[in-house]
Amino acid sequence: MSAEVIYGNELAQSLRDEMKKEVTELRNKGIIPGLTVVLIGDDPASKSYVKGKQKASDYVGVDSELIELPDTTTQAQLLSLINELNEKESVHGILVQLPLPSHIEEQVVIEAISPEKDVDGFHPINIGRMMTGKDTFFPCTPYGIIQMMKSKNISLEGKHAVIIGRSNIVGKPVGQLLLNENATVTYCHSRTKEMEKYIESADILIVAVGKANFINGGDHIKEGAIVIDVGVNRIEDGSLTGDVDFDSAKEKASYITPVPKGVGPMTITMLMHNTIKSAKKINGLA
Ligand SMILES: Nc1nc(=O)c2c([nH]1)NC[C@@H]1CN(c3ccc(C(=O)N[C@@H](CCC(=O)O)C(=O)O)cc3)C=[N+]21
Repeated sequence: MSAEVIYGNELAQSLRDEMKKEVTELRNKGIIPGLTVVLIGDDPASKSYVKGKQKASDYVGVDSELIELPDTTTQAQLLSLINELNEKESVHGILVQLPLPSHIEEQVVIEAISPEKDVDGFHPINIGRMMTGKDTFFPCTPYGIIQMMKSKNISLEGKHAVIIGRSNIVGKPVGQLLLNENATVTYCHSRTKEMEKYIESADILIVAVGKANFINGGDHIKEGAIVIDVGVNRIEDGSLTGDVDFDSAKEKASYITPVPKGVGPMTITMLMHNTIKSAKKINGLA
């Protein structure tokens, strides 16, 4: 088999076109969706992601403000900035780019953001809402992954979804969303024994490990599986590569996502979705 490639950039483009229309209508009603991105330090990867967010905001018509702070910023300074943004009426979404410098506690910062402006979907209130099957801000990468499969009319019900990686921002929440879609979910991680046994039984394989070529040779991928590559690994030559060796996995899978042009552009698109949703909600429209 040779898999059909799910291009996240193409789906992202068509969704952004729809959002652009919606934002035009909102603006005609005097509602201007506003996103503030806070970037601490000058990590080049973070800068590049943030640029992608600015570009998407400009395209769909979200007012986006970038606040860049030095890596000497204290936790107290960041918390006081978040408080201001929580109160600021023109701001519907607040995103603090992760990772943060080691002297700042990520979880404290995440919990300081108003759940009603938490467009990343990282606040425990929103995670709890997601876990109990409520509509809320879903974390952007997991939500984008679900949208990619839905765009191909892939049924998730009863499928065995195997997730490799258990981060709070990807692995754990994507499992939760898949469970909400009636998939059977298995989490694998660095302490899992005989991981290949789980991989072999996966109808949907989601790889969010952060290691280039973590899945190599396509050996244990089930024939016809759906392979979602969440890796964003910058390799020596400066190019971006996923966690999955694409060419070999493509021979086994029925659908596969590439890196770049896969999950990444969808992550940013779901951030736009959440920001627009927040603007509507705050203005009593949703
Ligand atoms: N609070 C917070 N929220 C995040 O959503 C968040 C974060 N922190 N920290 C870092 C990760 C990573 N992330 C990506 C977003 C887009 C691409 C993306 O668009 N990638 C393009 C290529 C970009 C390039 O070439 O540099 C692609 O895959 O085609 C990648 C990675 C969001 N993150």
